[in-house]
Amino acid sequence: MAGTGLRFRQGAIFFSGAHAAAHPRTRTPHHHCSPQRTHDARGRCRLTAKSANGRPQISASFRDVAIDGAQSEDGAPEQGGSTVSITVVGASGDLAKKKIFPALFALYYEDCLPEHFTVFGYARSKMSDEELRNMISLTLTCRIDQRENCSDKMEQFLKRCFYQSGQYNSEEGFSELDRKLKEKENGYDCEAHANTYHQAGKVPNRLFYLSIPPNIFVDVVRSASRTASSQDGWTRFIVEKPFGRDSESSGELTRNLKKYLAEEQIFRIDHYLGKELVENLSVLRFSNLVFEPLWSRNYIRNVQLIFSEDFGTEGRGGYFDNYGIIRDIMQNHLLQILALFAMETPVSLDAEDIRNEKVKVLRSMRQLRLEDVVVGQYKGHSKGGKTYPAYVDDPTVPSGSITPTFAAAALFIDNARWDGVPFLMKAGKALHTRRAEIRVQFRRVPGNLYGRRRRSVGGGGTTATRELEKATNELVLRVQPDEAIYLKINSKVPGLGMRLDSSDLNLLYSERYPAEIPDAYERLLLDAIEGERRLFIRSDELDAAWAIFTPVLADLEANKVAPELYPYGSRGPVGAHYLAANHNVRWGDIS
Ligand SMILES: NC(=O)C1=CN([C@@H]2O[C@H](COP(=O)(O)OP(=O)(O)OC[C@H]3O[C@@H](n4cnc5c(N)ncnc54)[C@H](OP(=O)(O)O)[C@@H]3O)[C@@H](O)[C@H]2O)C=CC1
Ligand SMILES: O=C1O[C@H](COP(=O)(O)O)[C@@H](O)[C@H](O)[C@H]1O
Repeated sequence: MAGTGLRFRQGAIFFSGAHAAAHPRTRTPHHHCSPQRTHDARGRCRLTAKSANGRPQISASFRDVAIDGAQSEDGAPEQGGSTVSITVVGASGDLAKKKIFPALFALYYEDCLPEHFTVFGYARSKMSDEELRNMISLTLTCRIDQRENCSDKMEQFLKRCFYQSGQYNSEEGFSELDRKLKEKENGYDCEAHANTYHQAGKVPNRLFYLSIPPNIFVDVVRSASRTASSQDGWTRFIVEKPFGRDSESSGELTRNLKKYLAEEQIFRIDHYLGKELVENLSVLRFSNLVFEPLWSRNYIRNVQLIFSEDFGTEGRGGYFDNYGIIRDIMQNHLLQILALFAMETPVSLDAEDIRNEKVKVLRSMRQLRLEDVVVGQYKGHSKGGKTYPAYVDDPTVPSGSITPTFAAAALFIDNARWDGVPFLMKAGKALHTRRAEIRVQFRRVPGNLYGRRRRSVGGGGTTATRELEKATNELVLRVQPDEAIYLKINSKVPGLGMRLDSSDLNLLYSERYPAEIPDAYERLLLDAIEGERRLFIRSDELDAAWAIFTPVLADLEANKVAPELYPYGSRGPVGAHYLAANHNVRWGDIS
């Protein structure tokens, strides 16, 4: 296949833990050309080896699983009658190439897609099927630990990819897509067996991924739902952010989408919810007795949600300038993490139970005030003979733009658990590092036994203990890069003296789980295919999220608040430190 380059990436395949094993799922029946695919207790796919009697055995790759002892289902290949077509609308775009097609291939490679699946690209650009395949092939990668048959798998996958060009508001375009989808749904060339399956009678299911600018979401939904919906199966739409610019526009978007779709058909994606560490947040809280009793204002002094990127808007300035960092990162990614962090224990792990708890937290939050926000924008900078551009140097950004590329904010949850605890957020582009993390700073130890001035054997002890007086325990969940959960504790330095040291109890994923961590888009695409809504945003959650940020966004714009400039590659504006200090907090990523 032209352009099919083999590339490998670091990492591992799906694994399942107690949380996953316990999670009840509604599943779409799957078929597969190969009879060697089963599902774990959560419905996740995995490869199995066949035993002598032809029944699948648990695969070696699954050995880490199931601390609760959950075993696989019987494993006989599932029978059922459905096909799934996944149409990526905006297939020529950045996100489609960078994330969506590679995630679909990874799912295919892992045997996670239903047997009878087809992938379509739809966009205005003129392209043949072959050209789409060539384009996609440039960004497909294989897992580093599973390179066998990778190029074969790529070829098989690409043969299942097709393209339809059309306008986004054109019913003709989507009717033509519908015609081609039916063709594939009614007769399927199963590459694995070089065989033709006739699928008449199979239920056709359709998933549309709207990977397009938000101003055309409704056009696409109108045209596609009218002319390319499945007649007998389900039709679902994954909608990319941004979901509006404020409460009003978000409400309008939801109302318009709901003219054509039921809420159950709308999958509002926030890819941070698909990240491994964010998934693990609830497991950490609700399946470890040691944490949950501490999870309140009684023990937690503040919580910090930090996002930074070491690159600027580079090519996305046109989109970004209309939104800014608060809408791009805080109102969705960081707020979603906050909601999962702070919610009460859900009744069950069902999507509605979890989302109900998230909504309650969001609705308990205070509206953000202007005095609790600091905004910044990166400026040009030269270092080591290299010049880094200012945000306003981006040709797609209007000159004189005051759109923030950095923001810090102090948020509060007015409920019994979190009363008075500052939740600090910080997000910025063109900073010194790429990182996303949650930092939980605990209260100081009462009584201060080791902080008292005392004679120490071996010397030096007094100074060290005074330093530690300031330190508190800190729990850090590093979402990316180098996923890790670590707890900063005070411990005694070995020796005859009594010197204390702050050190880490560290769960570094790359050491504990050497296999590659799936990309967030893989998890979310699979969930959408399976009808699992837990990691997608419900409309009342969205309303509650916008209610927190809309007033301050309006104030920033009405008052034309000038952002504090910070050099590209720096740690951001100093204003962020003053904001934290106002709330008696020190940023954990700085100290
Ligand atoms: N890129 C990213 O990293 C991320 C993107 N997103 C969101 O995903 C969606 C897609 O993002 P991305 O791929 O970057 O977007 P692009 O700007 O690359 O647009 C996707 C496709 O939409 C079509 N298009 C672009 N502009 C217009 C326009 N003004 N009118 C009509 N069609 C247009 C183009 O296809 P053609 O001309 O062929 O029709 C283009 O290839 C957006 O909603 C974005 O906010 C979310 C998270 C991250
Ligand atoms: O949604 C977005 O996320 C990306 C960052 O995603 P990550 O998974 O690479 O951390 C950000 O660059 C982009 O501006 C924003 O729209």
